[in-house]
Amino acid sequence: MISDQDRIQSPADIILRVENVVKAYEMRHFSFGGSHKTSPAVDNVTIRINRGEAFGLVGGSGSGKTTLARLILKLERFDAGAIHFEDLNVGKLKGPSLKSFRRKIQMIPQDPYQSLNPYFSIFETVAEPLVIHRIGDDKARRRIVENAMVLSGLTPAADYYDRYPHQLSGGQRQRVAIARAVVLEPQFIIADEPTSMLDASISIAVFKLLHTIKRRHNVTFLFITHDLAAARHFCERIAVMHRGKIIETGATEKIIGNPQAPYTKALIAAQPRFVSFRNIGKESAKK
Ligand SMILES: Nc1ncnc2c1ncn2[C@@H]1O[C@H](COP(=O)(O)OP(=O)(O)OP(=O)(O)O)[C@@H](O)[C@H]1O
Repeated sequence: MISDQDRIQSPADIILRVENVVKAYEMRHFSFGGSHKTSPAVDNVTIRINRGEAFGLVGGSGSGKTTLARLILKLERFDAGAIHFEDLNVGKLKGPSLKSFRRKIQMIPQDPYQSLNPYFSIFETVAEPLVIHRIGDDKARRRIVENAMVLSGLTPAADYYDRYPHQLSGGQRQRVAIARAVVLEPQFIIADEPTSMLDASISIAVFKLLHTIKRRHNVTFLFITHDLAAARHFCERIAVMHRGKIIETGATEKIIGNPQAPYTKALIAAQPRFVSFRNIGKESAKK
């Protein structure tokens, strides 16, 4: 159930609006017993993401990318600004409306080694969101889990059900994390450096999978990366983030072909792998 104050008017083609959002962390000084706010991790950030697109958030370590993702997911509170997902005012969501928001937006985490509960079997891992959201009976859950696992390239799904994360490779674990993210059929997925812990050939397979999910299910992606080559291959538009601020936003090819900010120019100059991912999207589109 969504209350009136959670609703705003939004154009149908924009799924997410982040407006002038600020987040600074509190630093405690145990020796003095006091605290102070650090300079903002997210500093007056505004981005708009269109329905069905892959939008890249590109920046170096510590630029504020993960913090922004956590604010969008309402895992943390922001200090100022506003975030709207469709017609929902994310900052004001609570109770049932927060729960319903959490069905629509999912995250694929960075580290497939740490993100899965070692005590949950693969079936339990992928089924857990269905249990939390009380979707389906046992039989229906088996069917939904199987579909999510097949979509994520874990076939035959039944071969994986009773295994545990430590019995899988890094690439298989990341597929489990992806199956878990898609099992609720979200409209929006935040993928936070989903391939940074994987070797190149497995990364390419995971990118193909993300392409397939985007194309077949019209899922909108916020793709977080420090790797411009990966963003170039996957994202229609990108925002470059540096020290908490968005310093450049636009069509990916336009920014890479004609960067304006010195930081973007330096990021491009530092990329060794601009060629390797180039044709993946085209290849997977043919399949
Ligand atoms: N819980 C926290 N408490 C205090 N400071 C934090 C916290 N989380 C992040 N920060 C700080 O906020 C800044 C942005 O961090 P964030 O993790 O968002 O960057 P990032 O761009 O995702 O980096 P990386 O690519 O290395 O993951 C950093 O200076 C970081 O130290």
